[in-house]
Amino acid sequence: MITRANAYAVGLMSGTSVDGIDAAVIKIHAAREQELDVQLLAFENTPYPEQTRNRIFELFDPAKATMDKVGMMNMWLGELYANATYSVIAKSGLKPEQISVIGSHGQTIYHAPWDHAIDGHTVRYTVQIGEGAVIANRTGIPCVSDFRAADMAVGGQGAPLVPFTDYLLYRSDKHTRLLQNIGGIGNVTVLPAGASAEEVYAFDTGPGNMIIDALIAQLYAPLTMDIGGQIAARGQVMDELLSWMQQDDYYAMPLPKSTGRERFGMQYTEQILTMMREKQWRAEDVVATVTYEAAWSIYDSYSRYVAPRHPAQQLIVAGGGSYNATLLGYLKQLFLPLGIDVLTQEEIGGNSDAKEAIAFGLLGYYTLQQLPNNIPNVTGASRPVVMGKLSWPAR
Ligand SMILES: Nc1ncnc2c1ncn2[C@@H]1O[C@H](COP(=O)(O)OP(=O)(O)OP(=O)(O)O)[C@@H](O)[C@H]1O
Ligand SMILES: CC(=O)N[C@H]1[C@@H]2OC[C@@H](O2)[C@@H](O)[C@@H]1O[C@H](C)C(=O)O
Repeated sequence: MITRANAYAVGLMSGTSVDGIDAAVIKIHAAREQELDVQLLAFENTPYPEQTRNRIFELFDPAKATMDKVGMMNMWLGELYANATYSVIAKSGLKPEQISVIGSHGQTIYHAPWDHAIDGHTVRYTVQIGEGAVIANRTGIPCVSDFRAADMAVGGQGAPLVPFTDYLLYRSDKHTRLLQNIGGIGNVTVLPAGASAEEVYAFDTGPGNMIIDALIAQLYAPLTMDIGGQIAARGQVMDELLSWMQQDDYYAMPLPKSTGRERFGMQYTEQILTMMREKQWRAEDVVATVTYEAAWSIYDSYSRYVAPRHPAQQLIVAGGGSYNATLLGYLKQLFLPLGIDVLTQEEIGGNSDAKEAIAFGLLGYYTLQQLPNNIPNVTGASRPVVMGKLSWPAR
């Protein structure tokens, strides 16, 4: 735990939606032990250039992700992340030399947290790119990157990592809170009332916007997302498609668990599109059903893994999915009868877009201080570790 601090950090997040770079400048203030105050000074989202976005999508297919392409993109993303850092620091009114550290998540191109057999042994792996050495040398600021590998090295899933900062920033003595992120993938942090860090648990709930976005790109190009959930609002949820989706074996998998594009990516969406063509379903009904599924997977996760142990009072939603009014409506429909308030980050004075970038700024600061920043109970790691690799700028 940080005992005394007054520092600035930059957090960079590029999520599974591949919509670009979220950059935050934060002020970290720790007056006393256990009392951490983090203030957001500036936030900026820089969309990836279209060509870059398309190239990243190519890398999700291991057959196309050749060494040269991955190597080149690793360095190029480093350049883009450094530009985003400069820009957000300028917006904050600070100077780069005032920033202690950059915490950069990078872009996940492959996440395989299950055991893979190799030469009589097993390994797990995850690949995040966006070279920290480039970021550090362009900006002159130490940069922590590649956070997930250390947790995997001690047997963890390497995800989710944000629960560590959720615990620091959102725990309550009175309420049991569910901190739900709806990005490409959905993930929840459960903060039981008055819990210690060891009692926090978290996991990926299933697909968030990933399938919605993929369907919209196929059916409503040039749109890339269902803005405000307007298309879903015009459709009807279809039982046949819904029950097909609900049968995916991810939902019943035991904790800890995490997932990604390897399960809910393009191949999955292609299966839905094939059924749609064969059965002549209406596009808006398919979008409505997939949107409902995102809400249902959150509700199902809560009912299966959380409610029996920790009945909650609040579901606080963040991530781009919180701007989808139809999705939020479905969540309210499912959670309000359980006596659980559904709130957005904005409604509690936060920022849905900035939350993960803030988290990686803070995680980076812990790494710089050589303080452990994973939660073994969340990731399944055998012990706490200091995550991330630190790149130093030339003096
Ligand atoms: N105004 C909006 N209306 C509807 N959906 C939106 C809106 N804004 C963002 N989204 C959705 O949110 C997605 C981006 O969310 P976010 O940036 O939280 O995801 P991410 O960080 O890339 O993913 P992850 O958290 O899984 O790594 C977009 O791809 C889109 O589907
Ligand atoms: C491997 C990877 O990039 N996982 C992401 C993804 O997006 C949401 C969910 O799946 C979560 O597990 C994680 O990100 C957040 C930032 C986390 O680690 O907490």
